[in-house]
Amino acid sequence: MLHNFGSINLDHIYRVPHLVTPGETLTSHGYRVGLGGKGANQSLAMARAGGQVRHWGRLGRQDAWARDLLEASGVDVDSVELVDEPSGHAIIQVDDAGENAILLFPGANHGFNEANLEARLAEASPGDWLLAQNECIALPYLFEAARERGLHIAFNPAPMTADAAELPLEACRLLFVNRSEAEILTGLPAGSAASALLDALASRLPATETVLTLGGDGAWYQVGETRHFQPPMPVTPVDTTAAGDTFIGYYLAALQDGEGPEACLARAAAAAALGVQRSGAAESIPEAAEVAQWQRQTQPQTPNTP
Ligand SMILES: OC[C@H]1O[C@H](O)[C@H](O)[C@@H]1O
Repeated sequence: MLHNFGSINLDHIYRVPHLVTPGETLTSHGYRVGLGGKGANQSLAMARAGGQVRHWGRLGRQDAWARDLLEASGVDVDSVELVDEPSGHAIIQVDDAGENAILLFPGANHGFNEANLEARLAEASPGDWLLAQNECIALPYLFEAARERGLHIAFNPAPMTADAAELPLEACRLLFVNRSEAEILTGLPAGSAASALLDALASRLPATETVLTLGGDGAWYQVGETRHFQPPMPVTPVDTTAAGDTFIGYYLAALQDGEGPEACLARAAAAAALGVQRSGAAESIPEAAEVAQWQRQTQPQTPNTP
């Protein structure tokens, strides 16, 4: 069982001709509300991939439909608390090129404290995996408590903040970062080569398995001196929202299946490539059978070196 300490958001998604600029008033040409939150998306992706995942989350009582949706997808929601606070939500603009900009209101996601985390931690056994992102609070406490209990920590420092960069990341067994997160963690300038980012990450976190996702430039796995490259899949994105979450959920489910890093990367990349061809966050996450079929149909490009 993997325990995912993660946000649950209601995503308000606006289709726009371009991302709104400061001082501009822009009319959207599409709007809908769906389930989102990096935590919920990652749990849902893991469950759709066939993984065993228990979500630790907090949600406004009036939005129980979001918990029901997670449960219907196979997520264990016994530790999703319905509370008398507003749910977290996100205002998401998606432009005609599939790029997005996201504004978050944390709401109930920021209601965690040491007492309710202790109750959740009591459900975990030594050797279990604990996944976290950076949309909930109390992460320093969680890292310390998880380490003391012998849990394996997987962390996705998204959205990246100065506080997340200061966490004791060496406590992580597995770290998922995208380009901008890696640049902040390493202090390297924007646009740095993948090889430079990987070198700097290895030097800061020599024992941590690190997965660096680069969107259209593929993804890398590394631990110590070992590296594997996953080539990009040639797709035209409609909406990249939750692509990273889909990747992480599928990667962890493959890991839970006993797969090695190359197979985990391949499955995760195929799922994310399918997801970006659909609109929405949770609703864009594909089912395992679709991913398996896509993997069979798709020939990856030739691997190269960073
Ligand atoms: O990663 C995508 C997610 O980021 C924000 O948390 C939104 O809720 C959205 O679902």
